[in-house]
Amino acid sequence: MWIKICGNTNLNDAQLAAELGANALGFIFAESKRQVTAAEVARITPHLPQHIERVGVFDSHNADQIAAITRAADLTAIQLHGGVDQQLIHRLNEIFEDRVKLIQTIHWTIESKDSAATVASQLKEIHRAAIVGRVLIDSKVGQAGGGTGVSYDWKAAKAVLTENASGLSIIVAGGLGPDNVAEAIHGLTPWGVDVSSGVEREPREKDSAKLAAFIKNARQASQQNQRTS
Ligand SMILES: O=C(O)c1ccccc1NCC(=O)[C@H](O)[C@H](O)COP(=O)(O)O
Repeated sequence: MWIKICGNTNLNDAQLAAELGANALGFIFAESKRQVTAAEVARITPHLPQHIERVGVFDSHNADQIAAITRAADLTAIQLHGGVDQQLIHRLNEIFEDRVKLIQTIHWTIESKDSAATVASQLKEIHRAAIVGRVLIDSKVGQAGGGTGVSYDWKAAKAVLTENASGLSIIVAGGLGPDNVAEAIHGLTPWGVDVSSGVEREPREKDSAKLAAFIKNARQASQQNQRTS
């Protein structure tokens, strides 16, 4: 189980998440109360273990801006959070080849009745174009496309994933926390999980007890899935 702790803004939280066994740390360059600058992240990344993925989250930057931030902050992965844009993905693949991993976010809009169909059609598009291997499904609430603390309908999502996610590494995000991450892993059998607000004391500050419980519960649930598969 790949576990990403997102919305990191300081070295202490990032190091703690790494020590507790996270696989990836997210840094948000999109508009957010957790937004960071490349200079801030560049002061954090040299102190992290080499094996941990350092993911930049972007929603409106162009390829050159993303590339400049990725280099300056020494990121190892880019999460595209602003909709599926094949041209942008091609350009980033040209720039980085295989040196930086790409994650495409698809949004499940909470207020929309069409979310299941929209997510299914975007998964099909990504699968057909074979442009990215990792897809993160996050909640959208009103204009907020991340850090919402709101979960989508996992039962409906399971049906969509069973039909459309073959060959893709699916990451579940949106409203996860220590108390429901096991349910999400049992229900959706994702490749990875991702959390931002659910392990915070307040925006920009992680809660060490919630972080530890989230990672422990996710690992346990994943092991239970493996034993029963
Ligand atoms: O977390 C944010 O503040 C955020 C804001 C704008 C775009 C993306 C953002 N986060 C991206 C992520 O990958 C989060 O982990 C994801 O949105 C989950 O958030 P939460 O529901 O708070 O766990």
